Amino acid sequence: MSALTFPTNRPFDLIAIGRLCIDLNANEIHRPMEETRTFTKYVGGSPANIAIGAARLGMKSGFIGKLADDQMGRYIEQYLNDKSIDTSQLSVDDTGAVTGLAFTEIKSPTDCSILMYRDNAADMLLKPEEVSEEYIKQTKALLISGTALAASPSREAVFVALDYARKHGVFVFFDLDYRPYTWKNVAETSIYYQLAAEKCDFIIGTREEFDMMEKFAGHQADDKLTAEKWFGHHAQVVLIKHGSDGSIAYTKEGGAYKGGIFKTKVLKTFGAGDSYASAMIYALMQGWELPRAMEYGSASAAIVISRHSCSDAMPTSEELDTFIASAERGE
Ligand SMILES: Nc1ncnc2c1ncn2[C@@H]1O[C@H](COP(=O)(O)OP(=O)(O)O)[C@@H](O)[C@H]1O
Ligand SMILES: O=C(O)C[C@@H](O)[C@H](O)C(=O)COP(=O)(O)O
Repeated sequence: MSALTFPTNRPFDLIAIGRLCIDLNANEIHRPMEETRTFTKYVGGSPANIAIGAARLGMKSGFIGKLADDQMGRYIEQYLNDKSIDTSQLSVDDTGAVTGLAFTEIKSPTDCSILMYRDNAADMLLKPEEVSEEYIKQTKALLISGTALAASPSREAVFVALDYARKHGVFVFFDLDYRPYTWKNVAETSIYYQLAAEKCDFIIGTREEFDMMEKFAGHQADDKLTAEKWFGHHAQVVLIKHGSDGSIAYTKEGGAYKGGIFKTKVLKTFGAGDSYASAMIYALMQGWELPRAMEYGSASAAIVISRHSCSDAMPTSEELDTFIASAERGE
């Protein structure tokens, strides 16, 4: 396929919308949460991680979201400012909502889990009127993330952002980012995922995430069938991630590209998807062909899963180039 095209002459490369949270990653690894006493605090939330990863690679990034009016909210804003991510479109909650927390348990390199504290999380309170059309028309690409669709008003805020993006020719990436505990039921999840996916140019998710979206599709889980459904709407690329088995991307023109993995010393499994997305988006926006962009994403994932955090661990392009030059490819 030829490289994807993005609008030019816009001040922002990538604007993300959705969740800004805190990750508390267990310091005492290889033991269950019940026995863990100390955690290290990082900025987290899937779209935040992707924006941070993109900024680390030199992209001009911005964020649309809602922060809690608490110490954690202020910490997040300061962190984004330090990383040169534009925070002008972050609003602050005035209802007493809190910052979402993700406590992570690292039992082994293959057995990790996340314990989320998200009752009354401020990020879900972003309102449609807090999304600026003027802001969205200044970016080449918009990243939306599925969790923000789980409830009103952030659901409507994302749909408003999608409408502005379509109106102004902004390229839209959709990371499915399905977190079951934020949703009420399967039908609602599947329907809203589909309504959003119809408006997006590039859809990325794990096989399990696509399975959720296709709950009522009436066909067996099949990557090619999954992809084809979206080419009748706006999608140009559908990418399905398969963990340590790599990934596969289908293009509207009929191409299929398998993405491999890099061997790495896995510390924890989470963060793979966000780092993959950020580096792949960066690479695509440099004008690279899809297979090379997928390789860049997979290298970033291999680096991040060998480190303790997600956001702080995002690599620079120099780190990625050095890694790719010497790393061993997986099966
Ligand atoms: N054990 C692993 N070793 C090397 N790379 C991995 C491993 N697990 C995942 N990756 C890389 O990260 C990408 C995304 O991982 P995946 O687990 O599918 O996403 P998510 O973190 O969103 O669930 C994979 O396509 C692969 O490139
Ligand atoms: O998304 C969250 O709220 C938590 C993340 O910050 C977390 O570290 C994580 O789960 C990363 O997700 P992944 O990249 O999809 O593995």
